[in-house]
Amino acid sequence: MNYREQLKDRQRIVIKIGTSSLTHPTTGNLNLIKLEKLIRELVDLRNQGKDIILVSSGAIAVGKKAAGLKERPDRIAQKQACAAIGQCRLMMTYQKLFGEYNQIAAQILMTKNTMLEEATRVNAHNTFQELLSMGVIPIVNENDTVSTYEMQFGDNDTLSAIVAALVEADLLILLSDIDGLFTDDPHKTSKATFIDLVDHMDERLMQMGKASTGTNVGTGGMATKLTAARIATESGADMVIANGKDVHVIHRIMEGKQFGTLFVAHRKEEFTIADYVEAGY
Ligand SMILES: Nc1ncnc2c1ncn2[C@@H]1O[C@H](COP(=O)(O)OP(=O)(O)O)[C@@H](O)[C@H]1O
Ligand SMILES: N[C@@H](CCC(=O)OP(=O)(O)O)C(=O)O
Repeated sequence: MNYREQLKDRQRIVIKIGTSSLTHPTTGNLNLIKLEKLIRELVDLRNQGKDIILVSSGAIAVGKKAAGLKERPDRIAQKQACAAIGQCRLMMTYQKLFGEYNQIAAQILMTKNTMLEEATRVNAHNTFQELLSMGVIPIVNENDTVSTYEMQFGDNDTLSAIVAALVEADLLILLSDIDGLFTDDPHKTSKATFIDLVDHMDERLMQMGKASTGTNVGTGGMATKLTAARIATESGADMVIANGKDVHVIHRIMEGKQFGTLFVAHRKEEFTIADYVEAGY
């Protein structure tokens, strides 16, 4: 069986969706049709008996819209205020859409501190376990409203890999605005070629995302996705970066089809979450 075929058997899956995939590029408003399709994909995986965790960005963008701000907020307090407004709006939308399929969802907001301190890390782990055993889909985001600059993950790519490690997931899917990893940023150079499979991560590969800063609504770019790939694969999870413009890509990946870039898991025996969080990536 090849690496792609093996994805069919993955049982505990973390799926991360970025702001650029959740919103209309022209207005910044939520793309409700896409969200509906996403929820259908996730509930269908639940119906197949898989454990699903959604890591969703979008709180700041949704809050910015609701508050009527014209520019993307740059002051920390302003971002935190937008996140406070946007997070509950976002959850309201998720609750409504999951409710249509009788699927219970739950909200988990975390900071770096949650992961660094053993007591809170164990608590978070136990809560995830309990929710998953109840058949619930946890929806995770950074607790932007309280996390200070020093204690921020800052991007949900890294956060989703840490969550995958915490819940011992066997697959992480990052939905982005691009088909996967290229040898260089394809928005900047036409010479960039697509990489379908990464079965070994080295320094040369990590450099491929270094020049990137991401889109004007997202925060991560490719660098944080490669950091996420290192964390996920070393914790024992495969990771796929795929284009979220058509969220049906999720079931295609799960059918073993050739979509996105697949990073193959190589579990490191000495992997401990706190070390990876502490290292600051
Ligand atoms: N080597 C690379 N391969 C693919 N994309 C890259 C690379 N380097 C930089 N990028 C940029 O990273 C962007 C994706 O990151 P980001 O804007 O954070 O998306 P999202 O918010 O959807 O996660 C791409 O649109 C691309 O311009
Ligand atoms: N926690 C922030 C998103 C941070 C983030 O990583 O955003 P993105 O690059 O769109 O995945 C929010 O909900 O707005």
